[in-house]
Amino acid sequence: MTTLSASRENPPGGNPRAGNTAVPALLRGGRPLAGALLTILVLVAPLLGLNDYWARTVLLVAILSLQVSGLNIVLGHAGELAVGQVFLYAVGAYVTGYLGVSHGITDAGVIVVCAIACAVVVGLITGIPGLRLGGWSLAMLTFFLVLIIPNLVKVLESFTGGANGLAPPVPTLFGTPLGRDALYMLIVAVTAVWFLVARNLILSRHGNAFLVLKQSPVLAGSLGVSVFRLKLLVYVTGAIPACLAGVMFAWLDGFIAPETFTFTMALSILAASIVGGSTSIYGALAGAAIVQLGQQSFSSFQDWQLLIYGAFLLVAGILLADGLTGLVRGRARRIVRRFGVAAPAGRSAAPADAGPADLGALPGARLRTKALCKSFGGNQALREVTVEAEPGQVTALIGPNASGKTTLLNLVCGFYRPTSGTVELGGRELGGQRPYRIARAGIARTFQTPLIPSGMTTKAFVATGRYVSHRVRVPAAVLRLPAFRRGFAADDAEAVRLLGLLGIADVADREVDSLPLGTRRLVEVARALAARPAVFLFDEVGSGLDEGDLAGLERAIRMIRDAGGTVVLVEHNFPLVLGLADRIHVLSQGGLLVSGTPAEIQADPRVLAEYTGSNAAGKTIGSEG
Ligand SMILES: Nc1ncnc2c1ncn2[C@@H]1O[C@H](COP(=O)(O)OP(=O)(O)OP(=O)(O)O)[C@@H](O)[C@H]1O
Repeated sequence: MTTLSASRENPPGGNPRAGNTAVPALLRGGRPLAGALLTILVLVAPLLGLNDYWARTVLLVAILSLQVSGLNIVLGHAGELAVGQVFLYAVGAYVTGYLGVSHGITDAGVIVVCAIACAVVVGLITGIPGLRLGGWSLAMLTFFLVLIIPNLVKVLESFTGGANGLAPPVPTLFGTPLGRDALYMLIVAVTAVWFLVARNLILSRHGNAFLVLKQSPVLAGSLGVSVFRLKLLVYVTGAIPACLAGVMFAWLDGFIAPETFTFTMALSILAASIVGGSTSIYGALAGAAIVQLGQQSFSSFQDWQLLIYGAFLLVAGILLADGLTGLVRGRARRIVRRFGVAAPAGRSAAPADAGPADLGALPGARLRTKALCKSFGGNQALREVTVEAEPGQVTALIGPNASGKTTLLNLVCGFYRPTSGTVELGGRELGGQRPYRIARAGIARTFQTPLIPSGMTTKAFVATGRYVSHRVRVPAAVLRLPAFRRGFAADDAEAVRLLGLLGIADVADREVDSLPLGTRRLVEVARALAARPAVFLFDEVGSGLDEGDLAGLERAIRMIRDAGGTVVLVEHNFPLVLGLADRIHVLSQGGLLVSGTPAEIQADPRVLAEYTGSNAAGKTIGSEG
């Protein structure tokens, strides 16, 4: 096995998503030493003679980058459009002003803690309805939040000072008022700490779960992840830096007025996110620097800013899909490929002697559908289907196109609700449960079109199968506690081991979305295996696989069966089905045509007639070529 060497390549605390080259790892935040050196340099810059103008510019970039970082987490990493950073920025600023002016609280530590608490509360209050309603609701709601800032400031005049604004007192640290240099260092330090937190979160299994969510909430649900809770976690996390930015701004300017928090600011945050690269951790800094310097460099910028941002968003959206960092990363990859530093792309053979012992016992359970029906409007996709799949067996579900096979899997997984009928797992009815609960009950699946996120290595994707079953809490990931390190090492080792059992250990460090279709299907099998479920639903997992891949797949399915797992195989590849299945159910036009052993099904003229539409006496399935 290659687990030890793999762990050395990406040690815990390093970059679990590192690609197969050093350069992309650097651009993704995989080199903390470089970040630490840069931070120290910026931190001590005033002592090296940084003048007031540039010191203020650095702080404005830091403040904008915090807001952009919040947007990047929500939009770039998790795919949720939420444009309310300006609202949270205003909350942070007014909390600072209110605590200072009304209560005389100036301690920087206390204010930061209060601002984080407010970010969480506001995030929950606005996020829960926005996310519950689904669709564009969150985008609309957060857009609305930005628009109502002036009205809210007016209504809450006794707290906000209304149109007259608020002038928060100079912040203090341990009772000492902060002078120019000390305030500069504090703002840079808070920004640096936030980026460290963001990096640790993104480069953890939680960050990988965000990417899964971005790719497909269906995939996230099938991994046992509560999509709503994960979206809420992402949204609240993104609220924190925006609120902190407001605190920093209040300290820097010493005056807060409603005119600061405009829709144009929301556009500038979006522009900085796009130009820096919304999927990059440090792209927020690059994007903020470009937008801030652009604003300062052109005296007439204020008059033209809406037009400029509009044109900029249009052009950057078309030309810079992943921002400047994406551009640089792409170039770096090309250079690395050209000079042959990339990991080899060859295929390793699955160990020929691999068996169920390598997998360990699986907790198989009987899956049973009872008179299951599903209608889509007038289209009855499934009619009274009663089938069973036993542990330690491969149960195949075959039938011509549109006969209802995938619909049945979707009903079992909870993606569709049955019109009538029930699904039982181990004698317990699953009816009406959400997909993530069904996944947690022990059902894992692959998809007809593999759902593969971008931006992570194959082994990291396989390890997402363990996200729920082997929990590591967010604080442990952010603080890189031993629980995170142990979890990461175990995830890594198990993912590489499972890929090895399927004969594709060599792709463990490749970017998973760069793999060919056949390999993706095998990777999905490994991901399902990582969850160690009772039931495996494989939806056309053999299609598009070459001979080598098919052999690996067959061996894996036999291993799962022999280890006690319940396998349901939806497949058009008859030789594969006949070779693997213990029992076959044939669906036709949404109904169950016949069930039997492979020999019985092969000999049944009704089955051949169903496939060929002809009178098939004397022929058998699989013999017709
Ligand atoms: N979400 C949906 N909305 C409307 N109709 C649907 C939906 N999902 C499936 N159907 C319909 O249900 C029927 C069965 O489709 P299903 O995908 O289950 O067939 P299948 O046997 O898996 O086909 P294939 O082998 O081509 O994948 C089809 O008529 C299909 O159009």
